Amino acid sequence: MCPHANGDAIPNGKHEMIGVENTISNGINGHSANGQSINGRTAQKRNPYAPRASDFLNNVSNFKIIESTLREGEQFANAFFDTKTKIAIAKALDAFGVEYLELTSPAASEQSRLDCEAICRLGLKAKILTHIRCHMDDARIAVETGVDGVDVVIGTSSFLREFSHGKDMTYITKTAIEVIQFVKSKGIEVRFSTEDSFRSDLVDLLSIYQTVDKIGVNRVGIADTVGCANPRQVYELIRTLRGVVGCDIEVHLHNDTGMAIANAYTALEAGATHIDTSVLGIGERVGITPLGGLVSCLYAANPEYVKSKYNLPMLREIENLVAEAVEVNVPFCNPVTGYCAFTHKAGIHAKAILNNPSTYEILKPEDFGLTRYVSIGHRLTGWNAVKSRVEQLGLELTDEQIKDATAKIKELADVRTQSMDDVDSLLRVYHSGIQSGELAVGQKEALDRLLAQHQYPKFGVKPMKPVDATDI
Ligand SMILES: CC(=O)SCCNC(=O)CCNC(=O)[C@H](O)C(C)(C)COP(=O)(O)OP(=O)(O)OC[C@H]1O[C@@H](n2cnc3c(N)ncnc32)[C@H](O)[C@@H]1OP(=O)(O)O
Ligand SMILES: O=C(O)CCC(=O)C(=O)O
Ligand SMILES: [Zn+2]
Repeated sequence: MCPHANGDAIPNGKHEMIGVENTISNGINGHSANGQSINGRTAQKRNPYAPRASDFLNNVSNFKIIESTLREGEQFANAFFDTKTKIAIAKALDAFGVEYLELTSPAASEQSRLDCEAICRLGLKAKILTHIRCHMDDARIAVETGVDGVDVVIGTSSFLREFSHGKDMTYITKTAIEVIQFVKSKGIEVRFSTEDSFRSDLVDLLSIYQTVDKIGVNRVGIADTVGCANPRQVYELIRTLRGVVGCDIEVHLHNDTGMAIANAYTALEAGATHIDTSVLGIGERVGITPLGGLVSCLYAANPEYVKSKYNLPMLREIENLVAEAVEVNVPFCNPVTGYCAFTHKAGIHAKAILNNPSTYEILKPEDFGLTRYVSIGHRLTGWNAVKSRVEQLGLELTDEQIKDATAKIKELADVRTQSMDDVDSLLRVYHSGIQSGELAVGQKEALDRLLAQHQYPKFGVKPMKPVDATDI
């Protein structure tokens, strides 16, 4: 759903409330869904997707990103980042504009500690965090690295209490207090998070968050460690937590069932303030909320806000940097940077896109430093798309002639996809045939003869990339 579908402006995270209660008009308030009067009450036009009273919690246009490629991302099966690569990634993410960088625990290895110190010395605009177990040994090492803050985590689900660290809630709470007070005493930020929050007891969760909030933790974190949560569950938990603590709320969402972006969006709607991401979503198993996907989703909600915070044209370069470092390809269906993210193919789409790109695009490629393409050389093409290519080539053909040439493109494309060079060559042959009088509309044999003379088609390779496309 696009909150701006009705053109409403949403000022910095806080929706203007319309009327007293913007319920979906299903008759509850005496109005039918289309706003007609029922029960003798005055008719009122209602948009069922309009902001509601509860939207005062909404932080969709007021959030910070904690970029964890250099922590969660290092937990991706293929990841090995040497110091140079870590620094390149840190600098690129900083230039993109993320507010925080989260780094691997300095307790993990000697090189991890040295790398953490090196990144702290870069003097980046982004705040540098490191991520540790809820243990004084780790905390003592972390505070010596020069970080701006420490993210502390411990599992609270029965699975992790029994099979990971073996500690009960009393011990966890006592240690959390000790670690938080210690980090705070060093004058840096501290966040406390429960691992596997969605399989933890709600009373345990709220009680420990309330305790750490009272002692002045900067943020609490909710983690969907196993990727089991759905948006409704995320909304309910974050909204409940919002009513219990005064500090900021971070969410860390794994993508095992493909919910990570939707869950992050919903978390912001419920009042979360910080979202964890990694480039391309890399992390344990299938990873977490991807930076690019999250930014696309939030851009769709409020383009101006997202453009003002982040250097969107850098996204492709950052994804390529990380993809190369961990030896994966950027997925073809990746938001924004997937190779066909801005390629339009079917004739109906192509016509509308050529008239107004907003017809089939919610993201503007130019805002991400990219270009849109209209693919022409296939059997789903239409004469409007072909006409735009004819005009780009500077050929003069009537609409009737273009429709005739389009029929030939479709006939050939029924056998195999035509490259842009194929299409251009056909259009040029068609045009010169018309000019010389050797061809008229509907003369299929004459056209075939002319094409054969020009050895058409010249290119036989089916394109894997949108090379059969036209830049518009
Ligand atoms: C869900 C997440 O992604 S959390 C972040 C995961 N990150 C990492 O694991 C960082 C990389 N990890 C490492 O380098 C190592 O695991 C270290 C240095 C942290 C610990 O190594 P080791 O001491 O050899 O222990 P090992 O990894 O085998 O087991 C984890 C230990 O931490 C304890 N532990 C696990 N989670 C926590 C926690 N959140 N808080 C405190 N202790 C914890 C376990 O009980 C276990 O303790 P044990 O030594 O008494 O058995
Ligand atoms: O520290 C956190 O909030 C999250 C830790 C983590 O990576 C997870 O639980 O998946
Ligand atoms: Zn994680």
